[in-house]
Formats: sequence, structure tokens, C-alpha cells
Amino acid sequence: MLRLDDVTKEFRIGAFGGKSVAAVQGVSFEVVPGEVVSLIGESGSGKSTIGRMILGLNPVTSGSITFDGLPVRAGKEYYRRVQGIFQDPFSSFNPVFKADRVFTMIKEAYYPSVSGPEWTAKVEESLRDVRLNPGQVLGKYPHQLSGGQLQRLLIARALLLDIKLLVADEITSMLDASTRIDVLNLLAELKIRGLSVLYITHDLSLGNYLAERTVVLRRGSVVEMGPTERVFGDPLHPYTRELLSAVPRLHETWDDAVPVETCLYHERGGGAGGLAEAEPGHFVACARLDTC
Ligand SMILES: Nc1ncnc2c1ncn2[C@@H]1O[C@H](COP(=O)(O)OP(=O)(O)OP(=O)(O)O)[C@@H](O)[C@H]1O
Repeated sequence: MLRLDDVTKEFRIGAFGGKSVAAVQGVSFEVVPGEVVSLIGESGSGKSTIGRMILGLNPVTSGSITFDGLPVRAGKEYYRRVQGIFQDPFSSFNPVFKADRVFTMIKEAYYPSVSGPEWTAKVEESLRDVRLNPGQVLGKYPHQLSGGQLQRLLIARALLLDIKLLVADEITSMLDASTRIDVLNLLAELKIRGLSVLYITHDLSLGNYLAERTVVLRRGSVVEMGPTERVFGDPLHPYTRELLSAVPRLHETWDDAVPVETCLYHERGGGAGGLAEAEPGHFVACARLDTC
């Protein structure tokens, strides 16, 4: 199980790093085995920073991230369980090398004693698992493959490690509509096989399509989380409602657009910086926002 406990990330900015920006503040949530959780929020809300911290690409400033009790710093043991894929599949490949080099790197790092033929069989099996024809993708350079094929190749690479959690950060945003659905359906199949997925997206409909649970981020903090059908069907926090409502209204400021009559967080006695449980498993933050 993935567990984030009171995770905060501050980036040093400015010419001499004298200032800092709090990208993520006091975020806690879990992803249990076989569960797809979507992390949604507007641009700059901290989604990718959370994904990158889970993958050890950015260190946390405070708090902890563990998978089955293992911290990110456990290195190889952690990455055997947790892998990520990102928006731009082309950036994950070195254009100078054939795309299937990503498999060789996994073999060298994790399975040095597996024989050549056995390894080839394993690679081909994982390619078929992601509905790729080995004959069509092996031995090709990245530019000879489509974005959808490269994304699947990266998922196949993760499957070779028999991972438990896949962090998928905007992985369909550069794909055309039909390939996008193929990749989403593939994630849904992986879930049936017991894989957990943290699906990072700003596309609410895709999150709704795939995830059992949804975590809503605003300015680096969780404002609401719970079963997807409850968060989408009965959003409690005004920010969630705003996200779910259609197009922004240009003549209104955000606060004007969403009047806040009541605040479940206060009604239910939520603690400072925390979330109140409005109904089983459905949590909401203070809705008085900046005046609180
Ligand atoms: N390396 C960095 N140095 C300084 N600030 C950063 C860095 N990475 C992210 N930030 C800042 O942290 C905040 C959160 O960024 P992040 O990329 O996590 O948001 P996001 O929700 O993933 O946005 P998007 O949907 O546009 O990708 C933003 O204000 C961003 O400018």
C-alpha cells in the first residue's frame, strides 16, 4: 500500500534560492492494493510534484512516503514495486538507442542471471500483455513508434518488474482520442490484475472513467477526497464544485462564482490543516478558504 503522511514540498526559487514556493502542503492519502486513485486539480496545484516525490525524483521537504512500509530511499527494492510513466513518452527514450533498450536496462539492473531466451520470452509476454505485437515494436527506434506504442512499451517495462503501483502522470494527454481510450482500458485491465494506479490528470472525465477514489488538490493541499462517485456526484467543497462545473465564467472572479454558505469542515469539527469526514470515506477541507 502506498502511504503519504503529511507530505510537504517547498522549492527554492529566485536568483540565489533565497525564496521558496510551497508546492505541496501537508498532503496525506493512501492507495490500497488493486485500487485506482485519481489525483485531480488545476494546473499548478501540485499533482506532478506529488507524483515525482512518490517516484523519488524530487525529495520531500517533510513528511513521509512509503510503499508497504518501504521508504523511497530503499531504492531498488522500492522501485521493484513502484514505477511511473509520464505525459511525453518520447522524453522517456533516448532517441539514439532502440526503444527496447529500456528492457535491457531492466534486465541488467534486476535480472542479471536470467538467460537470454528466457528474458526474450518474458519481454514478449509483457508486450502482449499491453497489446503490442513484439514483431512490430522490438528493434525499432523511438521515432519509428507512435506515442501510444511508446506509452505501452513503458507500461510493459513496468510489468516486467511485477510492480504493485504505477504512477501515471497525464499519460494520455498527448495521445489522440482513440489511442487514449485504448491506454485507459489497458490501465483498467491492469487494475483487474491487482495493480494499483495513481492516475494524475487535469481531465476530470478521464479520472471519473477510471478511478474508484478521487483526491482533489488545490494549491498544494487536499480539499476533498473520497469515492469517485461521491466526489463527482455530491461534491462538498466549493473548489471541487467549481472544477466540476463547466467553463470558467470570465466576468466573475473565482470566489464570486462559488458562494460558500456552509462549511462541513467546521460543522464536523475538522482539525487545523486537516479534513473532516462528511460521510464514510468522504473527506472535505475547510471551505472558507482564505478567510479561515
Ligand atoms: N522544480 C521546481 N522549482 C520551482 N517550482 C516548481 C518546481 N516544480 C514545480 N514547481 C511549482 O510547484 C507548483 C506545483 O507544480 P506541479 O507541476 O506539481 O503542478 P501540477 O498540478 O502538476 O500542474 P500541471 O497540471 O500544469 O502539470 C507550481 O507552482 C510550480 O510552479
